[in-house]
Amino acid sequence: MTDIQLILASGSPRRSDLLNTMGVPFTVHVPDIDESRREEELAEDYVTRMAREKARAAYAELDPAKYAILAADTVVVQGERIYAKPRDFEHAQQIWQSLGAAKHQVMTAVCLMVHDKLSVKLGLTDVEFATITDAQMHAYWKSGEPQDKAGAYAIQGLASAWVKSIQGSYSNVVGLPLREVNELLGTIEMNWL
Ligand SMILES: Cc1cn([C@H]2C[C@H](O)[C@@H](COP(=O)(O)OP(=O)(O)OP(=O)(O)O)O2)c(=O)[nH]c1=O
Repeated sequence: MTDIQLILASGSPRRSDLLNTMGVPFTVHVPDIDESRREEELAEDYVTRMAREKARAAYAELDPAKYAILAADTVVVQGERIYAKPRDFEHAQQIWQSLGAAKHQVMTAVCLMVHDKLSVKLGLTDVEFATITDAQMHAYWKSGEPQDKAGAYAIQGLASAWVKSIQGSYSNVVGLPLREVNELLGTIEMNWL
């Protein structure tokens, strides 16, 4: 598989940064897909479907013989509730009210597509937050950080101050589970370790 080039099918700068740490060369191609969740769709099914659709959309726009395509999708899960990016401040406030002083799970599906074949892996991380006050919610929204993040927070940013505990992969929370990515890249001999 030496002639094949890696494409990251993602507009997320966090995913680019994380993939860079793997030491594998890649270029970015951002696919355009409908990210709406189907009624009753379970979190695992939803993130997996999104990661697959992002990979397929990039595949359809590129020369598939030349590229391996990596795509991912992240949501925050708390019981039956699934949080993607917040629509507005009120929505973010609802999310923070339920995440504050409680535990949730961050789920990222990562998909590698090579020559028509799709492989998917799922990363799961348990996170516990401290209490989030009203004043903190207003200040956090104003910072501009939560707007484009699943669950309306960034663990790599200001929201790190809310983290009481984290169990599992940190990179998975930021948007790309690197152990799983390394395993997928290993199947095409593109892994470093
Ligand atoms: C929970 C959490 C999410 N995020 C980010 C990762 C993702 O960029 C984003 C979740 O939205 P996604 O829809 O998974 O990704 P995206 O729209 O940003 O990028 P693309 O679909 O083009 O790949 O939230 C953080 O940066 N830090 C965090 O702590």
